[in-house]
Amino acid sequence: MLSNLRKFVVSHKKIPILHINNMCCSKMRASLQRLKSHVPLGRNYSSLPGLIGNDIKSLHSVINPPIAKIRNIGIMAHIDAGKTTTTERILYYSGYTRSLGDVDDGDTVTDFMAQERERGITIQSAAVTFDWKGYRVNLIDTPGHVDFTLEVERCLRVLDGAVAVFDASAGVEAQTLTVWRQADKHKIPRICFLNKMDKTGASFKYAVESIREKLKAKPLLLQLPLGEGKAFKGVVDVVNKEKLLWNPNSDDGKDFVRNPLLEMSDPELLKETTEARNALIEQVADLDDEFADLVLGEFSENFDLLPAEKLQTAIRRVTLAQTAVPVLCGSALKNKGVQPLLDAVTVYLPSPEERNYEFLERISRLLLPFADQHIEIPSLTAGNIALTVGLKHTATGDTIASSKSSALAAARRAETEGGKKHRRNNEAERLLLAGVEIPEPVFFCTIEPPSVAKQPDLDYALKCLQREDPSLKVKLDADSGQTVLCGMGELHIEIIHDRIKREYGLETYLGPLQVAYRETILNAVRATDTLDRTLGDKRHLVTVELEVKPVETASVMPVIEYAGSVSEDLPTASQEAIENGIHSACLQGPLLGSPVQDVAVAVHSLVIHPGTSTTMISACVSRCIQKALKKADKQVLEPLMKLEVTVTRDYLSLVLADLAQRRGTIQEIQTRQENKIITGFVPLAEIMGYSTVLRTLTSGSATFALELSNYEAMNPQDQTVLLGRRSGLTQVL
Ligand SMILES: Nc1nc2c(ncn2[C@@H]2O[C@H](COP(=O)(O)OP(=O)(O)OP(=O)(O)O)[C@@H](O)[C@H]2O)c(=O)[nH]1
Repeated sequence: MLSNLRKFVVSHKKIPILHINNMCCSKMRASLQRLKSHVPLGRNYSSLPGLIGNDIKSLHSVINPPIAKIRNIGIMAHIDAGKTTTTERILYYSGYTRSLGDVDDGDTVTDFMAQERERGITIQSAAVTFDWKGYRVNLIDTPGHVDFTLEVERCLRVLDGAVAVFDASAGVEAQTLTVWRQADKHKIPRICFLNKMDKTGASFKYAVESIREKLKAKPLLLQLPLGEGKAFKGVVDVVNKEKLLWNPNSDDGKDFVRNPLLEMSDPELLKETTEARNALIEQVADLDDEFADLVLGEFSENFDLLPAEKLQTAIRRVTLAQTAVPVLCGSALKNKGVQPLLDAVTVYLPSPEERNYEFLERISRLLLPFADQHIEIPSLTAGNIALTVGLKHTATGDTIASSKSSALAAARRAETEGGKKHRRNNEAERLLLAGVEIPEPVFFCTIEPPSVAKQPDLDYALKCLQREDPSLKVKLDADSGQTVLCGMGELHIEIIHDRIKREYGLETYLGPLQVAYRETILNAVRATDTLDRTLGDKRHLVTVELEVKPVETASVMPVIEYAGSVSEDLPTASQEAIENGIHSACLQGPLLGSPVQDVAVAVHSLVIHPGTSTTMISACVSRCIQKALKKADKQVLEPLMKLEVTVTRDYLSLVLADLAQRRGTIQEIQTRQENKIITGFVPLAEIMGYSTVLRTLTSGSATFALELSNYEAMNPQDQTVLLGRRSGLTQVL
């Protein structure tokens, strides 16, 4: 039943309400094994926030903070920008941990999966809860690698705010754009944190400019850096005109001083900060009428008299309205700038009641997450994030409602409101949690259990993994009977393989990784077919005439048209049967057995003998389409990847030469500090194993990001080579 409730949420204002979502089950599987132990092993943790022993009274206050004091936030960024390091500092300064974890040492709290610690990257989102200056912060660290985009999206859709972390020497990078767009889609207010200010080449100005230009966002500079690169020693708080300096002898960054900027001691810096503050005030006044009235009325003569709190309140309003983003800076690794970032989270990001989601749910067992540790809790108020266990039929992307009737009521309400088109966006859609957009997998490979007897165990493991991660698709190859894994990238499939071994104890074998191609046709073709079969004493007879033609939709869903004579009096069941036949025929094209895209099907005539089953109608239509597709001029479409390579000048020509050999086309080469940024397009088939190649070519100094751009027609020579190779491979399979 629950899986049917995908789109429904229920709102109820009076009853204490609980916000539960499947997102919270991230890492659930792995964590369940550790559920018994609440005492973290290995790391030195403080007690859980506000918790004195296991006293249930203190627990109650821990789990029921006033809703206005709750912040549900995510940390998002391009790979390696420093999300996990920043999270570690946050946990340390909030008192959640007693020692600083290090990504490079593999002992961070949120990267607790074995693969994450080994590779130093985040794969799954992890939730942690801590307190900061009277606020309860539920924080989720999300992955930066493009293979795990879905993981980011499933978190974003239930978060109230986010911190976007940037590498200050690189500014906006490829994956930053993707996560930024996702946050736009889910209307998440954001704060930007320009991390790595200590790194050689770090540039506050450059990073801010890239936010303005590439993200088309309006940055509000709430801080200025004191020094850059090796000289970075602190920040200036523009709103309060204060200087924050970290004690160079403190090895954990806890020790810092906040002093007002004075004419006597810092004339230049004071002048610069006053100019920045005035610019900030003007910028906010431009975006917020209420603030503009205040500034123009009382403070137009002297902005210095404007109290910091008034400016903060207005900054908060524009942040929540998403008309601008506050920008802060620091160095998580060097322990500078993280405490003010936490202050900004509490001051500028919204509480759950300032967002439009309202939920009601009652569940038998609730757990509060602390990365891979949990404590069981009796209840939860609105706006919190919790885990629940034992849901057998839910998958990532579902919204859980309290009962079928309440979900149906919400659905009815949504439908009614949906009918009134002009109100649709602001009323009905507000009730629904946006669904997770599941990207199309671009790679596939076969997977085999160690023995036939273990196939059910493998099926079970894959079923569980798929519920957690819908971007993983599992198919059965009808010809070979083998199980086929389809995923987002090489790393994605590798991690799934590894998890099956570690979490389900199954040593499986992967076939060679293959690219998911598509097919299309180049000309319109007509075909007719008749199916005449007698089963028992019943005759099934269908004759169909149809035309398959190319259209530009960039979709594997065929456009379906009916001639007037066909659509007249066509029973719904027959229409469904025709459409099932069309869809199933388009799943396997005649060239490679890949999905067919960019086609329209026009049904010109259809004669159905009375008593013919719908299955026979589908079979006849499907066969007729396959006949037409075979007759048409055909074309293989291959996934074309958008590629961004960051490389030092010395290796630029080597990388370009290598890309030319990979059928790559270069779009532009930009200069960013000491680096060159190459952007272009490369067919996915040519870029397998590129991380190893690039590492070898550039002695490990270059980085790259890949993202599916579109499916493109292969040129005739490449297509012939591929078809030749595939026919050989098909026999092997
Ligand atoms: N110089 C410098 N290096 C940093 C800073 N913060 C993080 N790093 C380093 O950058 C690398 C990546 O840091 P992470 O914290 O794992 O980055 P991430 O964004 O969580 O990475 P993914 O989760 O894999 O996307 C590590 O080697 C860190 O030590 C910083 O402020 N300055």
